[in-house]
Amino acid sequence: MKPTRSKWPKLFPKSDLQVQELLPGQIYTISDFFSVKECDSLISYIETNIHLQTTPAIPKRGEALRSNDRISLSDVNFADTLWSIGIDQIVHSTSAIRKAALPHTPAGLNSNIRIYRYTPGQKFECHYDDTVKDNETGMWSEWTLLIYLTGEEDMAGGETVFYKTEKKKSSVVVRPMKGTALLHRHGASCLLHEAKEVTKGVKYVLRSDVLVD
Ligand SMILES: O=C(O)CCC(=O)C(=O)O
Ligand SMILES: [Fe+2]
Repeated sequence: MKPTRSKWPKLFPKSDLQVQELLPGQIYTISDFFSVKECDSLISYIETNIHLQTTPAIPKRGEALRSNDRISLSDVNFADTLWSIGIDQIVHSTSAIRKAALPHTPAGLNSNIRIYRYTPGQKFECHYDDTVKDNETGMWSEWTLLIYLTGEEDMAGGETVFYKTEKKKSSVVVRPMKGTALLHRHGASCLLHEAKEVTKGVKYVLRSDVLVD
């Protein structure tokens, strides 16, 4: 993991966030978690300061095919900022998220921040997200946090699709919207999911995980 970076653009605390429940106890979205201006500043910060690496189109044995440009950074301060500007408030005010964590309590975000950029032809095939231990705090993760920095004005394709069963008969499709945050349960309760191929423009995503204490 690359060392801490500190000069992220300023992100503002949100007071009126609304949570949409797409699948109880499993998938939640929060529109306008970042403003358009925050998304654009983050993208220009990333493009100027962070070198993303293209993942090989040939996956390691047992891993899903993932083709995108990505980086994994360790940044406790940035994780704390994302938590305190609104994710904290969301997880604590959404009873299904609190209940799913029991007997533990959601307590922060993974300092492992990942940035993905998908250009046309790139995608992340079906997989499950594992529970991980945050190296900095020793806490375990329970939910994946994805924040889309681009949406339909910037791109086509790139939907995040969750399957209710392994046979993929029924799905929940999340179309990336600029500034929307998505929380989905992971580890033993993770649904099979994938990021569809981007067909036009650029999809940018920030990823962390909700940790429980
Ligand atoms: O890029 C997406 O829409 C999904 C990313 C994902 O599934 C992951 O980071 O595990
Ligand atoms: Fe995933």
